[in-house]
Formats: sequence, C-alpha cells, structure tokens
Amino acid sequence: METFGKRLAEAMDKRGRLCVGIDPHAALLARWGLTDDVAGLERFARTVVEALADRVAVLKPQSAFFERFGSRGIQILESTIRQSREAGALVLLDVKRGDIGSTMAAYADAYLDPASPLRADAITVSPYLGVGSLQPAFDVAARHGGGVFVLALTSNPEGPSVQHAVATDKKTVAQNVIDEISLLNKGFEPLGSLGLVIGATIGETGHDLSRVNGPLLAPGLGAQGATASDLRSVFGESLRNVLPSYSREVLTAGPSVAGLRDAADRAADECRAALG
Ligand SMILES: O=C(O)c1cc(=O)[nH]c(=O)n1[C@@H]1O[C@H](COP(=O)(O)O)[C@@H](O)[C@H]1O
Repeated sequence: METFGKRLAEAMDKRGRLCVGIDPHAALLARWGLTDDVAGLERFARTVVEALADRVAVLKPQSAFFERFGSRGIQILESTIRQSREAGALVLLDVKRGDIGSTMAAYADAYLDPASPLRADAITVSPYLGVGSLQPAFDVAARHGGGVFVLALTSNPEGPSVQHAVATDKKTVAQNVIDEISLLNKGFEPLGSLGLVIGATIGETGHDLSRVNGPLLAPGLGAQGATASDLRSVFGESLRNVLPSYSREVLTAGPSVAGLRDAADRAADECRAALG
C-alpha cells in the first residue's frame, strides 16, 4: 500500500501544486443563484467536483458547511468525497478534530477507514490537547495509507495568542507541534504523510520548518488577503513542500464550470511562478 505522502507527491507532480476548498457558504450559494438548502448544497458541490476533480491535486471539502444541513448534508459530503476520489483528486477533509486519544481513534475511523462512507485521503486535526493525543489518528492513517494535517500556525489573526506562546522548554507552542511532527515524518521518502497547516497570511515568524519532511498546507490565499508572492517569506527554504490552498477566491468564479476551471488555472499559475 502506498503512503499518503507518496500519493500526494505524485499528485502534485502530475497535476500541479494546488488544493481547492469546497466551502459552500450561504453567501456563495446565493451568489451562484442557489437556494440555501440541501438541493443548493448538492448542486454547488456537484459543480465544483465536475469542474475540478479531474484536474487539481487536492480538493478540501469543509465539513461544517455540509454538517449545517444535518444528516442529508452529511450524505452530500459522502458523495462529494466519493466522486472527487473517483475522478482522481485526493480528498483532504477539513474537519479540524482533536480529542483525547481513545475518542480520536473513533474520529480517525470515521474519516480514514476504507470501510467508512466518509472515508477521505486525509483530514485536518487540532493539536491543542497535545500532539500525543493525536497518535491514534496517526496510527489509523498509517494503517490505511491516509494523511493527517496538524494545525501549527493558522491563518486567522487570533492564532498567535496561543501558537506563539512560549512553553516551559522556551520554544513556542507552534514550534513544539512542528518539531513533534518532524520527528514522526523522519526518513519517509519522498514525503511523510503527516502535514502541517501554516497560513499564508502569517508573514515571517521565525519558526523553523526545515525538518518537517511533510506537506505544508497553506490556506489564507485570496479571500483572507495573502497572495502567492507571500509564500516565499512565510516558507523560506521549505517552499518545496508547500501545498497552496484557495477556497472563495476560486469558488466565486462559479457556477460556470469553465469559470471555475479558469480561476483554478490562474491560482495554479500564480503559485507555480511563486514556488519555482
Ligand atoms: O485547515 C484549514 O484548511 C484552514 C486553516 C487555517 O489556518 N485557515 C483556514 O482558513 N483554513 C480553512 O481554509 C479555508 C479558507 O477559505 P478561504 O478564505 O475562502 O480561501 C476555510 O475552509 C478555512 O476553514
């Protein structure tokens, strides 16, 4: 079985380095002329999958926008994941889970076990119950060739109050998260299967990413104000592992399939130029 790190490296080589979020905000449904209900959600998600699943490396459905509609929304999430994977995209399910170890194992089974209807290729998780509490998710992911992206330095302005806090070992909380994940990714070729989430909005923070040996998801591009040219100052020498991620910037180009493809192509071109 191939690891997620290997599958992601291959997808980025073949399809280019781009992740597009599927975030069906109420405002976007309205902008697309869709109703704010399950039918609108389904049309939105189907359109994004039709436009992009056969060309971008990674699609990232944001679970909250599906959960908003209860069990019928979850059914649409299940089919969105399945159809995206069938069309060849890797699916990173953005659920930002994080709990004590035994509960974390159940979350991981829900999202990474091939027997689950919600099975994705990778998920986002929050490390603020301690990186060690996420170990069951890392184990489930490894067993099934899945990936886990751990929040480290998030794109929102509130993040630094926690993430830049200095721990008893004199390192920041974020640097401890980065170092623990670096250790777990050590030795994997071409890339470890544990990623970090580092917002493209954060500027130069002095955090050391040089030993991560895993993918660095960079949200915050477009709607939150960061541009592809900011990637260099945020990631420095670690640019080669960056996976840029856009949601609204691309999604506002819908509902036209051609419009979505053009917007994704534009984002990919800008990132290619910035990442080298
Ligand atoms: O994990 C994420 O994807 C994430 C982490 C982070 O630090 N910042 C962040 O914006 N995100 C997600 O990335 C998406 C950003 O959407 P746009 O601002 O529309 O591009 C949303 O789904 C956020 O939940």
